[in-house]
Amino acid sequence: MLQQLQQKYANTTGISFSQSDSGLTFIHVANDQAQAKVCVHGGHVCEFQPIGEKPVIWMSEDVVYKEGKAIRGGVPVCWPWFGPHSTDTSLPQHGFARNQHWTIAHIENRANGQTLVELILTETDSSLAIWPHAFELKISIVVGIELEMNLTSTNTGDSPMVVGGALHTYFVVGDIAETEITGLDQTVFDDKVSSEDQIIQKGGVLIDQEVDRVYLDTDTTCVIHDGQNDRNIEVSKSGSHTTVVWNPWIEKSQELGDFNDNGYLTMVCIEAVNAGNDVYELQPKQSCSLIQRIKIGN
Ligand SMILES: O=P(O)(O)OC[C@H]1O[C@H](O)[C@H](O)[C@@H](O)[C@@H]1O
Repeated sequence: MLQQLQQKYANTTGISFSQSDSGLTFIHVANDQAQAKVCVHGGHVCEFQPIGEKPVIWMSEDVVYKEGKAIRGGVPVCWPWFGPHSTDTSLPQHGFARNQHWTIAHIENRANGQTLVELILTETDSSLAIWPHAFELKISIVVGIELEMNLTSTNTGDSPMVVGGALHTYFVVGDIAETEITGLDQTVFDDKVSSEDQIIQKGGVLIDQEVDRVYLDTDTTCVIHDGQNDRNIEVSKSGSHTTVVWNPWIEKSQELGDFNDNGYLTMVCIEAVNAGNDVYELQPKQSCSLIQRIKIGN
């Protein structure tokens, strides 16, 4: 498998491949603007680092790369639903796409110096058993000064299907105590920690306890002000009117087996989400796109 990929892309500059001990395949991208690492399992961006910058994407020190298991860190693709399934909680949290093998559809160096990596997932016997729809899910990952991830869902079946999900990005920060997230002032959110709904955000988001908030009716750009690293990370999106901010804090970090105990001190998730009423009903042959863009700001 690895050898075949290496041969196929031998002439594509800056592309190489590796495998985890458990056999998952990684695509490594290195161009003049940035470097990135993508895991084929889950269609999952694991690393993104513009040249001259520190890493932007957080990955758990206790990550487990294993077939059928979601990767803790990076950018999990939650699909076709976000969080628990709305009617059947025995179904996997955040859908099934992050637990499946995807295929490499296309890798290309663009004239402007960016690299495009496209991965595809289609229905399988196991997906049909829990979600009875034929589909094509494509993630187009553009690696440049900015990282763009475009998740396109297409209904390839003959009945309507409802699509939700998320680009559930884990960001690195120097010290959570010196971090503020702006862009959500005056936005209404549901608080999944206290179970209180319809709270209005006042000012920036500071994290000094477990935070799991679903911000509603918002498509604004969020900025992570990382005081320790003296940098801002800009997170913009389209195709989503729901933004989730998550940090598991002390106890939950300890509970999650693949999350290093002190990991909560150096990460925050800003997630471009389709959930609740903010989902798509796709008719046969229809598509929708969820896009998140990430760059180091001023
Ligand atoms: O542990 P996972 O299934 O990857 O979910 C991690 C987190 O994802 C989102 O941020 C949800 O809002 C949280 O409630 C959940 O804990």
